[in-house]
Amino acid sequence: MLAQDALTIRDLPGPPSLPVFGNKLALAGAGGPNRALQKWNDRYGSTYRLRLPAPAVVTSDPFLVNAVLRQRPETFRRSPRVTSTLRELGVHGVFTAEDDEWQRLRAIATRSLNAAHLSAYFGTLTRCAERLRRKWHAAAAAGDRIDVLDEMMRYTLDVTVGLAAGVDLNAVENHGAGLSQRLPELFPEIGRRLYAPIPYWRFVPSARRRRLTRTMDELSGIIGRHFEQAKARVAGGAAPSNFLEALAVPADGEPELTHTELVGNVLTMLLAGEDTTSATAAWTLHYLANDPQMLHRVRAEADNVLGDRYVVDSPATLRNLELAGAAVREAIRMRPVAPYLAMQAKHDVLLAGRDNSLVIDAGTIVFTLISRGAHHDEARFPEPDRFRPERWLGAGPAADSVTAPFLPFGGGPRFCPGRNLALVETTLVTSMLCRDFDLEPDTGAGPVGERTAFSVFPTNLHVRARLPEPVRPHRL
Ligand code: HEM
Repeated sequence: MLAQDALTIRDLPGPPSLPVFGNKLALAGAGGPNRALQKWNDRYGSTYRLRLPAPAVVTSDPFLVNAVLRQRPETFRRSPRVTSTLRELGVHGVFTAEDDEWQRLRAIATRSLNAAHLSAYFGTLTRCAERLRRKWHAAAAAGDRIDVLDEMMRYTLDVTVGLAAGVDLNAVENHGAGLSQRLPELFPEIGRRLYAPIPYWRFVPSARRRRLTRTMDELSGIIGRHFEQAKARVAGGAAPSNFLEALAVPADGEPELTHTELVGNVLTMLLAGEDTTSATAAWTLHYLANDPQMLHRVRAEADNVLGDRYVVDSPATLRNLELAGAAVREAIRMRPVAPYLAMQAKHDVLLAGRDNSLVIDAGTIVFTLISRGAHHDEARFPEPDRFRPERWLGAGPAADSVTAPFLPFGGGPRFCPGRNLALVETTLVTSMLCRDFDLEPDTGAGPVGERTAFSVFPTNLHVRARLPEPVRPHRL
């Protein structure tokens, strides 16, 4: 298509906007940005414009989504709003970096999350999972209601802090006022700041802000101390067993990271790896609690694969938990926790869409809306609104394609480097909990909903865990 036939942002439909704020208030409003973007997608079509108040484009057109994600880092960067919010909080690492800095940090992140390192990380995974298992047994015995998201956050926090910084936080068992309590406050703060119409936190001192500063100072000290130990360990010839140790081995000719860079990169791993993975595990357990037959099948598979072990202890065993892995993939399809990504065009660009080409001016923000499109593609996922893990078994759904890319982990060169770790963590915990417990949804506090912070997570997700009958000795 010739450039003169291409649409510009002025040709696109979009919701009415207010003076000064544009669509900002509606985006931050009741249902949250994810709901708002989807609702407008259904009303205005796969590509529409917003005012924030600067003009922005939202697209679920698979060709445009692919083009934007793939043309990084040359043509698109992450939205400055996202990067400046994170940087202001001290969370500057591979997620927020661009150009040469990104290339360097990306290489370290990819290396530290590769298959060899994942095997070395298994000890941490198993230790954290076993603690969670013990805790759920106590809750089952007491008949307590379990807050699934809170439990999954504690589990993934322990895993991610263990892997990112080599620190055993034990948030699963530790409910005091320490770091394990305060660290999770960082993630919602990012969400609040991202969608706030004005930067109120710069003008209004608050107890929350003081707590956050204390948390960041404490983390900075811990990371510094552990980095010294990490350096000593790898200098002694040990293979890196966590992200800090991987950071302690600079690539040839690379200068060592400064303390600020170090803290920013560890926090990036925490942020990118914790919230997303806990929400995914929680959604998976939600669907299985509502589908007891499937839960029993996941249990039978675990019985078969694990024998008298409680928890998966190696990547090879994990690969045999096909149905548990399929349940996780299906939950990711139905509830992608990063349903849109915000990018900014670095220069004017013409992109070929499915129906039209689109001219994007330099500086324009483009939201790639991945929760519409492939995730609900009837041809590939018949009955898309039903939780059917079996569709992922064997050869699985038809292969990915440019017309319907399935992108829960993003795409192109900035594709999520933690994908495999996330799938390992969630499959391991899903299989372990379904093996030991019948899960009964508990909606006493209200129906299950969703909220958007840095990622989209479930609200009011509670269950009661019961020991299945007859109780077999290995479960006690
Ligand atoms: C189910 C869990 C997860 C989901 C759904 C998820 C999803 C995503 C998405 C959508 C992106 C943006 C990709 C893009 O811009 O194209 C991303 C980036 C990233 N993720 Fe994940 N992620 C998950 C878990 C993890 C874990 C466990 C880690 C590591 C501990 C991790 C580390 C990262 C990093 C470092 C980036 C930035 C990559 C870059 O900018 O080059 N993620 N993730």
